[in-house]
Amino acid sequence: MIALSDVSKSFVLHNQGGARIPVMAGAELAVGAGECVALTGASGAGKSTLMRMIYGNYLAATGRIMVAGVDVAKAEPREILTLRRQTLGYVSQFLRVVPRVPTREVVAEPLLMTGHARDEAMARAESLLSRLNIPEALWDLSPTTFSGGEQQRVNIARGFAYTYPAMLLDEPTASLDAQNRDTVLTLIEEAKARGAAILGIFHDVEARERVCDREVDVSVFTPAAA
Ligand SMILES: Nc1ncnc2c1ncn2[C@@H]1O[C@H](COP(=O)(O)OP(=O)(O)OP(=O)(O)O)[C@@H](O)[C@H]1O
Repeated sequence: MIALSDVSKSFVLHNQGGARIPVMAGAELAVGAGECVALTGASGAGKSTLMRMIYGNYLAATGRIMVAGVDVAKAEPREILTLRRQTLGYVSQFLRVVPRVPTREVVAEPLLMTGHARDEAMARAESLLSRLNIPEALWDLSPTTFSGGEQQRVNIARGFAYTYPAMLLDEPTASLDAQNRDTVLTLIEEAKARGAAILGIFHDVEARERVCDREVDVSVFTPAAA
């Protein structure tokens, strides 16, 4: 589902005389359906950079980044947007809040955008919001004013609303209490059970051990000169 071969990346610092910093070379990685793979490696090793290249936020210098048959390294922006809507989910700790959109709609949106019936989308949104302990009194309000933890849980509900075949998770359990953390890990297990290919960054070792099948240490892809 997700397969990388010979991926490399350098950053060019235009405000520092065009200095070129190689951060990754020869990255290889494969994540199959129903599998969860953790990216590991010290801070600065390139975990986030790799995830951003797979999501199409950063352009790879070389190599192939195949996600469900699409090479993200070469795809047109429109193809990447379609891939993000239908195939590749991304869940970070942070919600990008759109003012005035009620929480229930924020969570249901990925389902509505993929043609699901409104009743079905709302029912799924409500089920996720209650599993993640967002009080019902908040469902019709915009999450703009919610606490950091509430926004994080709304974002997770949104990320798991649609059944993406592939998912990128960036520290999905960071700063959650034990009960909500357990719910998120259960959501990951459910996604694996329905065949999702999942790649994630988990600093939480216990979480990683519970849901991940394998680890890939990205520091082996750090160029010697970097
Ligand atoms: N936009 C950017 N411009 C320049 N350098 C960058 C940029 N993004 C990342 N880097 C550099 O690339 C390297 C890898 O960073 P990255 O954020 O991918 O590491 P990480 O493994 O995710 O670290 P952490 O665990 O601390 O989040 C670092 O040396 C970082 O300084």
